[in-house]
Amino acid sequence: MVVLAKGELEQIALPAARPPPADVRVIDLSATGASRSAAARALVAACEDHGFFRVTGHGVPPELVRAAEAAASRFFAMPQQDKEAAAGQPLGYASKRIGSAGDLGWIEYLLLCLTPSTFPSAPDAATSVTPSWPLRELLAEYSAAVRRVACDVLELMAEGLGGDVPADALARMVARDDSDSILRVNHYPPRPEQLAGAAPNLTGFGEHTDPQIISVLRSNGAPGLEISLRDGAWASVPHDGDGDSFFVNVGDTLQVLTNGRFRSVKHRVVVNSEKSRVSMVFFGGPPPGERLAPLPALLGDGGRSRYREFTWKEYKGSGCKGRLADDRLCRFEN
Ligand SMILES: O=C(O)CCC(=O)C(=O)O
Ligand SMILES: [Fe+2]
Repeated sequence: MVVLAKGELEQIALPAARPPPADVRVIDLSATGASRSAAARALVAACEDHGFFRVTGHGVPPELVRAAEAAASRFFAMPQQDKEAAAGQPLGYASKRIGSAGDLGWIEYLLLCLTPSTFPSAPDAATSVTPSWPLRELLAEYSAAVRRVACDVLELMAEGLGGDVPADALARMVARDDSDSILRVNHYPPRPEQLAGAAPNLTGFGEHTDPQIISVLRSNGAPGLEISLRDGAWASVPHDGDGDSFFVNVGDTLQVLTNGRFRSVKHRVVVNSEKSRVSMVFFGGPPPGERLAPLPALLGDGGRSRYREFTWKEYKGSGCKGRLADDRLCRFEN
């Protein structure tokens, strides 16, 4: 449940315009031979162009996805006090507040850290507060499957980038045991009927880019996700035809690793539906101590790096106090 205090509705109300649909490229991860090379090229083009695409042929069993989604929906349907029992900062349940700098949205969500050191193997070893164990186990299984998708995408990307980029240059950062990976499960309740006149569109999740390398998103098909195109116009993400694909975002770190060639896509969620939206987003980040800088093979003839080297820990720390819409990367530009 999302309860707004006095004055908060004004902060999340948006103008009524509905943007046109985005032209989202579809990449088949199961392609082989010449089709795989074509998929790798299309993948690179999608990352340069929108920083956003859809993947099919990913091999994640639809039953696992549906079970995770159903369990997440059951969690959000629980009484508020039971959900609050899983509250925790920065991980756990929260509603309406995103980050610590005052961003509000018509949203409640669960954040789970997937790194083994903070994701213990038995409930009594739980260091945090996050939800009851069967849900956590199911989401961990789901995340493991989606992490493999993230790595497959990053391998295909390295292929598409060409000869001098080592095959594992990108995927290895997300595949490592100590990679800083997070699962975020978002629930956007339907817009209340009584707000239809005063606030037909509400900010669900305000505009932002994802800081990690790659985000792999699955939703229950309720509308609301929008991406910002190169010219700054918003476009809505159409439903994924078969209902079984994942959407993928380029994150800030991948923009850095490719020296700005790939685009960390600005996106947001707008709520104006009678249907509630549930999305599960896997964020594949590097290990905390990983030194991040453009891959040498991508520096081009001039050899000039657009970014100074930094660690993931440093980047994460620098962003966590800011507003959602802040440009976090500009502080690391050369
Ligand atoms: O719910 C969505 O579709 C997108 C959420 C999102 O952008 C995020 O969790 O970072
Ligand atoms: Fe996001």
